[in-house]
Formats: sequence, C-alpha cells, structure tokens
Amino acid sequence: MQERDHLSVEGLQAGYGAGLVLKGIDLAVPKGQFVALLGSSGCGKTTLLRSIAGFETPRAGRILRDGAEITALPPDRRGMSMVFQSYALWPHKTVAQHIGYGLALRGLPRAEIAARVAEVLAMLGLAGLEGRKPAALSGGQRQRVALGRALAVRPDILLLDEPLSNLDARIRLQLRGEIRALQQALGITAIHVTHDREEAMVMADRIVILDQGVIRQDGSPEEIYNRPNSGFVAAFMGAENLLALEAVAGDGGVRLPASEWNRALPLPGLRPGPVEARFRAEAAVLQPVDAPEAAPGVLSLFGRVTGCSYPGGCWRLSLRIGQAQVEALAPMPHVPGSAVRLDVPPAQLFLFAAPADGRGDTHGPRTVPEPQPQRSFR
Ligand SMILES: Nc1ncnc2c1ncn2[C@@H]1O[C@H](COP(=O)(O)OP(=O)(O)OP(=O)(O)O)[C@@H](O)[C@H]1O
Repeated sequence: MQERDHLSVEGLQAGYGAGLVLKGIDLAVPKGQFVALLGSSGCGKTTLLRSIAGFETPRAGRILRDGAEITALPPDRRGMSMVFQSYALWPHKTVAQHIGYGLALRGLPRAEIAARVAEVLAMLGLAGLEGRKPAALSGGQRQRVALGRALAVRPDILLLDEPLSNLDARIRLQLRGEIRALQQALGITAIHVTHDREEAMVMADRIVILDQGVIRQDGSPEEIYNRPNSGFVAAFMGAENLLALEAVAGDGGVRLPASEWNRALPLPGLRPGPVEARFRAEAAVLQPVDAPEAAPGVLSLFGRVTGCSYPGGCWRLSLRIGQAQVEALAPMPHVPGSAVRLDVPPAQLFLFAAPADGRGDTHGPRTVPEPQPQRSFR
C-alpha cells in the first residue's frame, strides 16, 4: 500500500457456496486511473467488482480506500457508485427522480438537489428529458440516466459493470467516449468490467486480465496488446493463430529448423522443446511463394488457401500451414488451393515455451520481458 493508492485490494478471495471464484487478487489503483477488468465469461470480473462495492463479502483479504480498510463497510458508506449492465432503473420514477435519488437519500436541501440534477442532465445530454420515465427512453438514454444517478452523488470511485453491453454498436461507441471524457474531467477513479477487448483498450489507462479468479497480466493497453506475458493473454488479445513449433539446440544457438512449411528461425532466449507461436491475422504479410527471402527474424510460413471471405476492407483468408489452420488478411481474393507464403514480423510473433496446461508461460517467452511488478505501473 503506497500513499497514492486510492483503492487497494489485497489477497482477496471470494466465492459462492463451496466454490472459490477469486483466488487471491492484489490490485492497487492510484487516484484518477481508469482500470478495465477484462476476462472471459465466468472468470470472476463481476464478483471482484461487487466485492469492491460491498455487495459480496470476501472470504479472505482486505479492501482499502486511501489506506483505510473498508472490507466490512456497507456499500453506501464506501464513497463509490456502481453502474449496472441492466441499468437497474425504476419504472415509476422520472429521469430527474433517478438522478436526484442518492442526493435525496443523503438529505440534501431541495434547491441543491435541483441544481445538481440540472448539472448532471446537462453533463449527460439529458436536458429536456427530466420528466420522462424509463419506458419512454432509448437504451442509450437509460444508461445515461443510470450513469447520471451514479455521478450525481459525486463519487470519487466509479464501478462500471458492463454498462455498454446492452446497447447497439453506434451508441456503445458514443457512450464509451463520453464515459471516458467524464471520468477524466471529474478525476474519478474507475473500475470497468468488460469482456470486450477493444472497449478495454480504448477506454482504460490500465487493463487487468483475469482468468479463473487470478490476474494473468496487469499493464497498459499497449503493453498487454504488444507484450502479452502468456499464450493465454496473447490469444485473449486477438493473437488467435497458433502454431506448435519445436525449438532445437544447434551450433548457432536454439532455433526453429526449416521444414516444408517454414524457413529456419533463430529462437534466442528460448530453451529447446515445444514452443507455442501466436500471431494476429492482421500481423502476417501475405507473399507469393517465390518472393525474395524475408528480413532476419521474420518467420516465413508456407501453406495453401483453404477459404476466402470478404468481411469488408480486406479479404480474410483461411490457410493450412502444416497441421495448423490460420487466418490472414489480404488486399485481393485468393482461390482456395493457391500456394502462399505468410511472413510474420518478429515484433508481432509471440513465442512461449509450450506448457503442460495449455497456458503458454511455463519457462518464459522469448519476446516478452518479465511482467512488470504492479507498483511500477503508474
Ligand atoms: N450468486 C451466485 N451464486 C453462485 N455462483 C455464482 C453467483 N454469481 C456468480 N457465480 C459464479 O461465479 C463465477 C464468476 O462469476 P462472475 O459473474 O464474477 O463472472 P464474470 O467474469 O463477471 O462473468 P460474465 O462476463 O459472464 O458476467 C461463475 O462461475 C458464476 O457462475
């Protein structure tokens, strides 16, 4: 715990019945930081958020706010507001009543409530809708009301539980930007639960990847995207193409020997043995098979097109490379059966010693530095 940590979670364990969902979470968040909790369904994101909010009682560990323990405090005494995926609006209350709700509970004078409601209505572009009830609002407007209710009490910690996932794509993009701008303008510390990778990337200062109740990686969006610390994180961040390689020791060090589907590649820093190679479809450059040899460090793969579709922009190719099926993008369509070369640049080729448990980080990746200690990320 450092002086500047606004919110800290230490050794947090939580679960339901006999099952343990969070298996020891440590997280220290400085004031004003926007943290995205990212992970697949069921990994424990909401359980962590609800534990921070005070809606779940942890089995072990502590939650601190500005250094003071709040683990046992009820939700309304934590100085936090939460926004839910389902909006959680009352059908019989108007927009103004929703936004003023927390202020009325706190016993603020009517005039002050009216002034604050007007301020929040203006801030969220809801002016003119104050007399409407939720049934007469669009999804985006409803979520703005829920956000307004959370912000009206001027929390300094805002907890967002997938607030955008019920909205259509256009409104989602718009609200994303609005929430981020408001959070920055108000200097609020925000914890945002999502399973949408792009949403986490564009909104957050920091991304925490959760998997089965443990933190797999914690870093800036650029770090997580460009330097995943495991095959799991690489795959979660879109590097879904997977090749099973075998690193061998030779005179010039550890390398990937040439085969009918790849050129040889030095693998400095990796031990001999099975290697998991991952890359994004958009990272690979499609070449004719007889193109000049690629620059050193580039992994050149040879395969055949098995499928071709047009999702818009580029053509998306499915390719058979040895035993693996991978995806790549191309500016032109390719006939199934065509022979092609795929070049993967070193910065975008994520290599990990292949693990026994399929998670890709047992004896350290070649291209990835050790994960940063949490406290260095500020
Ligand atoms: N009230 C509950 N009682 C029993 N089990 C629960 C309860 N709430 C959640 N769980 C279980 O705990 C695990 C973690 O759930 P949690 O909602 O925290 O995951 P999540 O990462 O937020 O998932 P999603 O993205 O699907 O919302 C899941 O296996 C879920 O089924």
